[in-house]
Amino acid sequence: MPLGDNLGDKSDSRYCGVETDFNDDMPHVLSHNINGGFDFVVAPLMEPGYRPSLIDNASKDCSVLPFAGSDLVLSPSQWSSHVVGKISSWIDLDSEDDTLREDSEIALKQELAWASHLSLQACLLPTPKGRSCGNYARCVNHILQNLNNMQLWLRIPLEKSDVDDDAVNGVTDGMAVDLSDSWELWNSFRVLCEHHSQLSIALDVLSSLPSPNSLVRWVGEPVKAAILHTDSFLTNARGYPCLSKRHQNLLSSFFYYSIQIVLSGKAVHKLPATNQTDNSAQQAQRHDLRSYLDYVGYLYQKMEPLPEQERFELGYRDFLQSPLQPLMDNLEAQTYETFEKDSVKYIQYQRAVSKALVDRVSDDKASTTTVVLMVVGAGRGPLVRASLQAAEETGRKLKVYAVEKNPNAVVTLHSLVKLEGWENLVTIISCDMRAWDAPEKADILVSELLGSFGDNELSPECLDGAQRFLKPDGISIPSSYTSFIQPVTTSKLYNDVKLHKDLLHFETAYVVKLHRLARLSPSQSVFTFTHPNYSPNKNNQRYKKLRFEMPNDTGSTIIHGFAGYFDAILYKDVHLGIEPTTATPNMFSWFPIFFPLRSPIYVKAGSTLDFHIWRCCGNTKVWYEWCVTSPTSSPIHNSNGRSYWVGL
Ligand SMILES: C[S@@+](CC[C@H](N)C(=O)[O-])C[C@H]1O[C@@H](n2cnc3c(N)ncnc32)[C@H](O)[C@@H]1O
Repeated sequence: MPLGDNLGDKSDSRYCGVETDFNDDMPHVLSHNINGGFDFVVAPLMEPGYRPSLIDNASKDCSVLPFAGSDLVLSPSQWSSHVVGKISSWIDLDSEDDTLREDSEIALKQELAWASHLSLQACLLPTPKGRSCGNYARCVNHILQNLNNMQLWLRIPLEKSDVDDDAVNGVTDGMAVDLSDSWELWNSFRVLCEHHSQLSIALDVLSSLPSPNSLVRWVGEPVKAAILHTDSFLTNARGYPCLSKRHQNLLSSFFYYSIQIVLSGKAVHKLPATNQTDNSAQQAQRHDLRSYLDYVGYLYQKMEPLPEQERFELGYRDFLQSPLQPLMDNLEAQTYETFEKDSVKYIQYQRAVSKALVDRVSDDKASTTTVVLMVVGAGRGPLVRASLQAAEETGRKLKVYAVEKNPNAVVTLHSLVKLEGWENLVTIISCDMRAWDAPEKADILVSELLGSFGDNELSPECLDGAQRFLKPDGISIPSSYTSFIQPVTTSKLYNDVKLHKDLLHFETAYVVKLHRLARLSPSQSVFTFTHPNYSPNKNNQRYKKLRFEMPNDTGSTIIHGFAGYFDAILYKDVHLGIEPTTATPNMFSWFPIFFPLRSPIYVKAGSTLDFHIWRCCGNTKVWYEWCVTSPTSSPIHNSNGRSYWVGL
C-alpha cells in the first residue's frame, strides 16, 4: 500500500505523490501519473466552479454533484491506495461572508463524505485562510467524530519569520493566531480539535526555509506529507532541477521519518534534450515532472542505509512498552536471550572488572591473592563470564559467587557452570540478595539491575541489601548511576497513550524506542545513586525540581511528556548509558523511558518550563510522581503510586 499510516514503520521506503488539477477523467489522471513514476495522486474530488448556493432549490433534491468521476471509474483498491482527495481550496469556513461560509461548510462535508465513500486513506484540507480558524476547526472536529479510518492532512505552509513575532504582528486579539509562525496556526487548529489522532499535517515546503532550529519541532508533530513545489527547485549546471543544501537535508529527514513527498506545480525547468533518440515525441510522452521526481529519488538513494541494529529495531519505533519488573516478576528466557546478545554491554563490564582487579591486587600479588567477586542478579550468567574473562585477561585469581533470585535462571546457571567447567570457580546461590547470609565478604560486587531511568528497576534497594557482604573497602560495579530527563514533543506517543482512554495510562512510564519526537531542551540530570552507600541516614526517596530553558529561535512548542535516560559509571572512567549526548555506541539493551503528561503544555519560545519529579518509597513498592508548574500547572501525576509502581 503506497499510502497511509502503516508507512510510518518502513523507513526504507520512499513514497512520492503528485498534486494534480481537477480532471473528471480519473482513470487517465491515475494511469498518467502512476506510469510517470508516482505512487499516488493528490487530486481534487469536486469541480472547482461548484458552489452549493449556486444550485437552485428546484434541482437540489435530485442534483448530481460534480465529482471527478463516479466511484466505479477506479477499483476500490485504486481509490484507497493511489488517491488522496484534495478538498476544494476556495473553502473558507471563517469568512465574514455568510454565503461563502455556509457554502464552505456544505462543500467540506460533501467532499469528505464522498472521500469516505471511496475509502480514501487521506484527504488534504486547505490551509486556514485567516488568523482565526475557530469555525473551520469546529466543522472538522464534527467530521472527525464520525470519520472512518481516513486521515485529514491539514495543509500548513512551512514558514516562520526570524524576527520577534509579537513585535511584528502587534498581538491585538488574544484569540488570533500569530501568522509569522505557521506552527501556531497548526497548534491552534489541533487544540480546537482536541488533538484528534486522525488530524495530521501536510507541510507546504516553500523556496525559503525557516531557521533549522524551528524545523526540529515538526518532527514531533504528525506530519504525514511534505508538498514540494517545483519553483522551490534550483537549476544545476546541466539545466536540471536540484535543491539547495538545506532543502536536501530537510528531504533526507523527511525520508528518515517516513514522511511522504508530494510534488506540486508545473515543470519550470526547460530540460536539454538528452540524446538523439530522445526525440520530441518521446519527450512529450515523458511525465513533465519526471526530472523532479528523479531528483527526489536520487536524494533518497544517496542516503546512508540504516545500520543493522536500527533496522532490527524498526518495529519497536515509538511502540509503548511497560517497563520490566525484574525484582517482582521473573524474567523469561527470551528476555535473557535478548540481553545476552548485547556484547557492547558485557565488554564494558569486562573492562570495568579488569580495572578493578588490577587496582585491587598488584601484579606481584596476583598469583597469591584470590579476589572474591559476587555477581548479584546473575541471570543466566553473562556477567559471570565477563568477570572470569577479566580475571584471565589481567592474570588475577577469582572466586565467584553468582546470586540469582529467579529459580528458572538458576537452572541455566547450573548447566552453564558444568558446560564451561567452572565448578571450582563459581558457586551458585539461588536466593534474593537482600536475604542471603553470605559465608564471606566480597572484594567486588558486580550487578546490572538498571532500568531505562537508572534506578527504576530498584537497583538502589537491592544493592543496599547486598552491601552487607561487601568488604568495607570493597568495590561496587556500577559505582553510581544517574537518571536524565528532557521535555519532548511527540504527538504519536501522546495519542497512543490517549487511545487507552483512562487515567492509569497517562500516569505510567513507558519504555519506548523514541523516533518521531522533538527534543526541546538539553537533558538534565535527575537522581544519582552511589554504591556502596554507608551514609547513616540512607534513604532512597528523592525529589528534584528542574528548570528547562526553551530556546529563543525554535518558536513556541508543545510538550507531550518527558524522555528519560540513564548513565552509569561502572568503574572509574568506564561508563555505559543511553543519554543521547553520551550514549554508549551500539548498545541496545535499553530504550529510553517516557513520562507522559495528561494534557500537552504549550510553551512559548524563550520561556522556561518547571518540572518536578519525586521518587517515593513505600513498604512494598517504589514509584515516581511528576508534574509541571510553569508556564502552567499540570496535575501531579501518579499520586501515591495509584497508577504505576515497581514492586519491592
Ligand atoms: C536486568 S537482569 C540482568 C541479568 C544478567 N546479569 C544479564 O546481564 O543478563 C537482572 C537480574 O537480577 C535478578 N535480580 C533482581 N533483583 C534481585 C534480587 N534482589 N536478588 C537476586 N537477584 C535479583 C533478576 O532476576 C534478573 O535475573
